Amino acid sequence: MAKPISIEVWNPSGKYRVVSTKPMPGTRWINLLTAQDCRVEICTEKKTILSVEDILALIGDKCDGVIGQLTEDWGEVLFAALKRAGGTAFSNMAVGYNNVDVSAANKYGVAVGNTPGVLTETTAELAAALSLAAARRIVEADQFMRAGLYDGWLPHLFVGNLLKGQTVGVIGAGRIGSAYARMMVEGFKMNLIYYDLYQATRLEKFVTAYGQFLKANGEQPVTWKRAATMVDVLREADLISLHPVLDKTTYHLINKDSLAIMKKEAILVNASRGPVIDEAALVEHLKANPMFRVGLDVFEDEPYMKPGLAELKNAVVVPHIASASKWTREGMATLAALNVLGKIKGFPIWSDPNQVVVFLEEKSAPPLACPSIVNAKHLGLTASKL
Ligand SMILES: NC(=O)c1ccc[n+]([C@@H]2O[C@H](COP(=O)([O-])OP(=O)(O)OC[C@H]3O[C@@H](n4cnc5c(N)ncnc54)[C@H](O)[C@@H]3O)[C@@H](O)[C@H]2O)c1
Ligand SMILES: O=C(O)[C@H](O)CO
Repeated sequence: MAKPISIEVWNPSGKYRVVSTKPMPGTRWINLLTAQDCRVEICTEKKTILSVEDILALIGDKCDGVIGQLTEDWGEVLFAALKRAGGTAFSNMAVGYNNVDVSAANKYGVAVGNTPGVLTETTAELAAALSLAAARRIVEADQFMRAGLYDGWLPHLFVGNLLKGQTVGVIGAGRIGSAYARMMVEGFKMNLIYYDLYQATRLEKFVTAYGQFLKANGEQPVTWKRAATMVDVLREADLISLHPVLDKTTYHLINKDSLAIMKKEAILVNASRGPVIDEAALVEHLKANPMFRVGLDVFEDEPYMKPGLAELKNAVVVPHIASASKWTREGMATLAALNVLGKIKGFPIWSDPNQVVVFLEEKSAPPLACPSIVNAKHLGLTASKL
């Protein structure tokens, strides 16, 4: 039996019991739930990652829905418990849901929500920040200054890579990958090569149009190429950013062999999921190739880094903060809450999970719909005509 867990309660007399496994940014999400007769219970336990036992204790005997986090293991045990407690709704406060066993949720008839769109630009911006930090050795240079080692300008001091005119490679050109590609092409006039299972038509049109604009202004036009295989991206790109979902097709996509194909002075950025890279192989590659640099937001065994990574000067590492802007994090909380609320209330599923901004307008009531339920089809939930 797990020990009692500390919780904060809002609207104690609410009819529907909704649990959030963590305090989330902003208050709009709480207000939206309490206004619709929900009793909201927020776990305030001072423990970063809750165990399955902790969450079982939170679900208890009666629970209509849960808002959870990407650090939690949502599988058979929790979905069975939620069903026993009368629950029908779960939402990750994240777009990625590789921590969720969707087949188990299907088995117990639980809707699984996620939070797409609201974090696209914020995450792409962090990937761009890591790209620049790695290319221009910002962290190394900052540490050098703070250590009092700067004793005057030198021709060789912290020489890095120029991005303009080089090739940016994007693996996984979905929402975030495409937004990142646009930033690097437009901002730094890089040429694009991408690999995805699907064609990124809008991205291609954007780069074509921008290339024409540059040409019309007497500048070197940017170009794009859709690679037939990931190997083409690894071989050709000077900077590669990873943005695919994590599943069995992308686990250790970047490994000893793929690293060996990349240019010796290439830059690799990962703001997708840690296990997309074989991190132990990456550490070896970084040690053997000091001019190869990485920018990492995510790690294979979070919160840990593989031995040796922390000591390497050619690695920039940050703690899974890619979606951490105020607007985005408050929006993620709102979307997660509305997914759970919508399922409890029997609202339809929003017709386009890529167009969710209408749910985030502070001044107007959100549509009466679930913004994004990944197993809607399987559960036979109807789509909104709104
Ligand atoms: N670091 C962070 O804080 C952070 C923030 C947001 C999202 N993410 C991660 O980024 C991922 C992408 O988010 P998104 O909103 O862009 O999702 P998305 O679904 O729009 O894009 C994912 C893309 O990956 C492609 N893909 C799938 N399998 C592939 C494969 N084997 N090879 C190449 N491409 C493949 C898909 O076709 C799709 O275009 C999320 O699933 C999440 O894991 C991380
Ligand atoms: O998948 C996600 O949404 C991120 O990892 C956290 O924002």
